[in-house]
Amino acid sequence: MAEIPTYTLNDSTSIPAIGLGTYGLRGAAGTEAVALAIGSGYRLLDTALNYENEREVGDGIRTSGIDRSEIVVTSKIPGRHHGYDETLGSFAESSTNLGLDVIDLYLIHWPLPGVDKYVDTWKAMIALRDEGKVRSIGVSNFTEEHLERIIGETGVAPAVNQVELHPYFPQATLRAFHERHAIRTESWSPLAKRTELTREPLLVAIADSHSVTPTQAVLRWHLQLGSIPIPKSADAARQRENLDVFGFELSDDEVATISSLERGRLWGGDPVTHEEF
Ligand SMILES: NC(=O)C1=CN([C@@H]2O[C@H](COP(=O)(O)OP(=O)(O)OC[C@H]3O[C@@H](n4cnc5c(N)ncnc54)[C@H](OP(=O)(O)O)[C@@H]3O)[C@@H](O)[C@H]2O)C=CC1
Ligand SMILES: O=C(O)C(=O)[C@@H](O)[C@H](O)C(=O)CO
Repeated sequence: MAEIPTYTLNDSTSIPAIGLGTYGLRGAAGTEAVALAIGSGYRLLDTALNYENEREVGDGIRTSGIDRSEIVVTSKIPGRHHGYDETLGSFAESSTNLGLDVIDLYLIHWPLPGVDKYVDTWKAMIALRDEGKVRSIGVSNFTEEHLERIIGETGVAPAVNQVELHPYFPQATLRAFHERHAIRTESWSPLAKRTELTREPLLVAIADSHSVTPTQAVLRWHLQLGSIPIPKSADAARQRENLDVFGFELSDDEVATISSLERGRLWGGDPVTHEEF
């Protein structure tokens, strides 16, 4: 099993370069899928209170036979829990669901600027980190404006911003902002939810030239951008395929060619207007 490289975040903690998305992994099959992924080498898991599968993720860790300390568990606070006290309560709920005292990476799921409580939410996240209940704090779906505001009002930059990112939406400007502020980018829906992306002829040609699958070429593209992809798969063979991306390298031209598939945000989840409660 290949060793997964890690990044050091801006708070000095370590995070694997690729992880498992778990949206939709529920029930006994969900627990089994999480345990199988850990058995195949995944050490970064992504869930959220709103996925209603934190219990399955915790159970998957416990049945995997791998020490909990080796796994970076991510969860996220939903919009209905924005606000200082609500955030502390939401953490307690997620911690109970997961059966874990400490959450390794805790994110604000969406900024909900219309509600305008994300700064207070961020302050509570800082308190949770300072109390040792959370190892790293970050955000998801934040724009430059939202990031500038929380950094300006608290002096604390998120360790991670998890955003929609795939070859149809490479987010070059936001990634450059992240780099300037030592924020690690994470890619959600890194395979563009397996739409027509992996049938794109130019991607298929690049994959063929490396004797890998189009999915593997896409995941390698994320790695070479320095963004952490969290592909979801319920299937053990596909989970392994998605992790087997460290034995080849794309040229700069190939990275640029894949990025040229850009067409914009795909599912209408504009952080400025999207309300997720
Ligand atoms: N912060 C946020 O707002 C958001 C976060 N997320 C996170 O990102 C994760 C990943 O995004 P998601 O939307 O699930 O989409 P992905 O881009 O990860 O695509 C998942 C789809 O691809 C299929 N798939 C995975 N690997 C392969 C493969 N090797 N070959 C063929 N098909 C494959 C899966 O099917 P199968 O399971 O059958 O293999 C599934 O249908 C989520 O699970 C969630 O954790 C997602 C959306 C928003
Ligand atoms: O994080 C996810 O997987 C999502 O789908 C989010 O967009 C969020 O849970 C949501 O808005 C659901 O409608």
